[in-house]
Amino acid sequence: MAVYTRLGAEEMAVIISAFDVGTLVSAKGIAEGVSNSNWLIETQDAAGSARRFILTMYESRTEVAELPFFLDLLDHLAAKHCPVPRTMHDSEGASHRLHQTPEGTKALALIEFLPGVSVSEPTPAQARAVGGALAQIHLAAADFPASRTNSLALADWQQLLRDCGREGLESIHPELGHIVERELALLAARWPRDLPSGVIHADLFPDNVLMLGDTVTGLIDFYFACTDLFAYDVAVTHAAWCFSPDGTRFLPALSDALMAGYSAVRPLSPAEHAALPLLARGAAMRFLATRAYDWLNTPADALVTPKDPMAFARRLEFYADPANANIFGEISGS
Ligand SMILES: Nc1ncnc2c1ncn2[C@@H]1O[C@H](COP(=O)(O)OP(=O)(O)OP(=O)(O)O)[C@@H](O)[C@H]1O
Ligand SMILES: N[C@@H](CCO)C(=O)O
Repeated sequence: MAVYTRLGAEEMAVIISAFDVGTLVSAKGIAEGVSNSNWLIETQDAAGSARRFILTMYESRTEVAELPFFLDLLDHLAAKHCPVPRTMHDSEGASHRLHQTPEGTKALALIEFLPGVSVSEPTPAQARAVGGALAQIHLAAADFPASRTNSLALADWQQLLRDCGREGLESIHPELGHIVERELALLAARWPRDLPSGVIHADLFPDNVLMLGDTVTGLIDFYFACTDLFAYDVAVTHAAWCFSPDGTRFLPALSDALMAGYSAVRPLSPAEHAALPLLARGAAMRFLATRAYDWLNTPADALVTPKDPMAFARRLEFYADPANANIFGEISGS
């Protein structure tokens, strides 16, 4: 369920008329997604051609002041032929608009619709393509002028997990308090600071990638994008793609393919490569932290079901096991 705000047909037509995209033909609420309200919009332009867009209304989790970073980034990457949707600007040139709703003023944006589906059982060829697309955005954003601090970095995981409390973590799993304490101490002591950095996606899970066959047609949901280590983004994507969803099975063929796809476009330096095992522990901790917090703080009658934190605790234990130190393969850059 992801339509939190009701918009009537007349109201929707007025919203769409602010953009130079033709007249509204249909607006269908999209079930996927948890943070914002999304609709698939169809219009007809002056020449009679059908056009499709995604209308996003930003709910409480997205800061309006940060929208220019996210939306300008989409335009920058799209202009460099990355598979990301462009933002449709309104007739005054703005990338987002404010709209009055019964719950207060909310921001909205109209984004290009891209074809494709999110795969649930990726193949190595698909993982390879995703690795390549990730490297492509890392390179293409090099001259993007804006930057954004990562709002979910190590200090934020520490705070979220402190808020969960040891008892809270142990109510999820008896071992979790111990695992978190051990790993947070290690990550704080060893987190690298001097690796290449730039704009990263930071949440490139399969549900944020649209594909047709083995081709990436869309990277979406850039609302965690920020300025951080490129290799950390590789580690996030690795944690998201290279395990069974519950984290019980590592999928080596996907791992090899993802790494090969990335390295073919942007070879990792030896220092980045050497840091991957630790960065992967950090990536697993990032999603463990947000999931554990949501698990303990989502009301039972909420519209969304919290995601399982243990799926990332299992990945964390996998990455922390010295027997798995070589899963990132040979150094392929210099
Ligand atoms: N540009 C696009 N082209 C086609 N479909 C899209 C596009 N953007 C979003 N979608 C569809 O809308 C769904 C929800 O989008 P998205 O994942 O951005 O939602 P969200 O609620 O903002 O994010 P999240 O669930 O990660 O918090 C996606 O799963 C996808 O099906
Ligand atoms: N992709 C995240 C949710 C958004 O940060 C997760 O699976 O926990």
